[in-house]
Amino acid sequence: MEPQKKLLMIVNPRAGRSKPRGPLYDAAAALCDAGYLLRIRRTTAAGDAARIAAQEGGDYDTVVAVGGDGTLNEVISGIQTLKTPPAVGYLPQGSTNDFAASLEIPSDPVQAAEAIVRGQRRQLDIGRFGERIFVYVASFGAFTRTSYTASQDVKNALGHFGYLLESLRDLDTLRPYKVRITADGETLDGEYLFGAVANSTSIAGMMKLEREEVILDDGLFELLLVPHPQNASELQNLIWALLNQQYNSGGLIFRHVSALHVETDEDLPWSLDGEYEPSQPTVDITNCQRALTMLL
Ligand SMILES: Nc1ncnc2c1ncn2[C@@H]1O[C@H](COP(=O)(O)OP(=O)(O)OP(=O)(O)O)[C@@H](O)[C@H]1O
Repeated sequence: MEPQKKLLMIVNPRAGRSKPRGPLYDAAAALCDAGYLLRIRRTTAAGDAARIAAQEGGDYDTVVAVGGDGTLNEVISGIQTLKTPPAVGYLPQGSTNDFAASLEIPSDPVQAAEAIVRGQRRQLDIGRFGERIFVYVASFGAFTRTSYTASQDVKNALGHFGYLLESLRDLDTLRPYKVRITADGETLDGEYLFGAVANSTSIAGMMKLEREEVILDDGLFELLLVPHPQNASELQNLIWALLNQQYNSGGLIFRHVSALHVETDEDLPWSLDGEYEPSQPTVDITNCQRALTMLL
């Protein structure tokens, strides 16, 4: 008899709206029926998922993150510390699930579990941000504060709408950041309202990139910079380009790049997969091509 495959499920019970637990039970049962020996670990605080993944993930064939993008980030950060990282599955339970949308992972846990059972492996790029890991986006500026200032309760109660509400409040605090970016040798010195380094077709719950533009294992990120408009007509062009998702026009800067060096004299808070990352005067962002194996 073949040895039983071992699966570790790391669950953030606080993620997402107060979702019924029934479908998660059904998903766990489907994984057991498929022959997996299953262990379920629940997090009790931020940081738990990364610690559990790093300490215990090496004993499993598959580690499944159950929660939002923050939980997925922690699980992947944890297993990346292992010599041979196990494959990762994802049962999205968050309020926005940008990355799940990009990967077309079903929000129904049973359907998502079926994808894990099918066991089709897909290699994906992830990002290194200084010492940290991001799975699909590192961003700064407008709309970035949103995902972590929206309290968990607001996010849980209002879901995506909560996000948008907080974004509108953010417009008050819209401000340019003076940043020097070197992206694959090109210098992009300027004042930006927003910047994102991403490997996803969906960013901040509202920006969508064309699937043809975003290849998830090409060793390249998509870099999007929104410059500070200097007059009403520049502003109008920017708004038109953003609303129409024409990221190559209206003064927007859009590139495919593998490594960036970012310098600033300002207090520039970042968001990594929707979680707060404090400002750093300089940071190196690099693409780790095909470093992640996901079951999709
Ligand atoms: N038991 C817990 N109690 C409180 N916070 C937790 C717990 N477990 C994990 N966390 C933290 O909760 C934060 C949010 O988690 P996560 O992103 O998974 O859910 P979400 O915010 O609902 O989803 P999304 O980011 O997709 O909208 C993360 O920073 C995570 O570390």
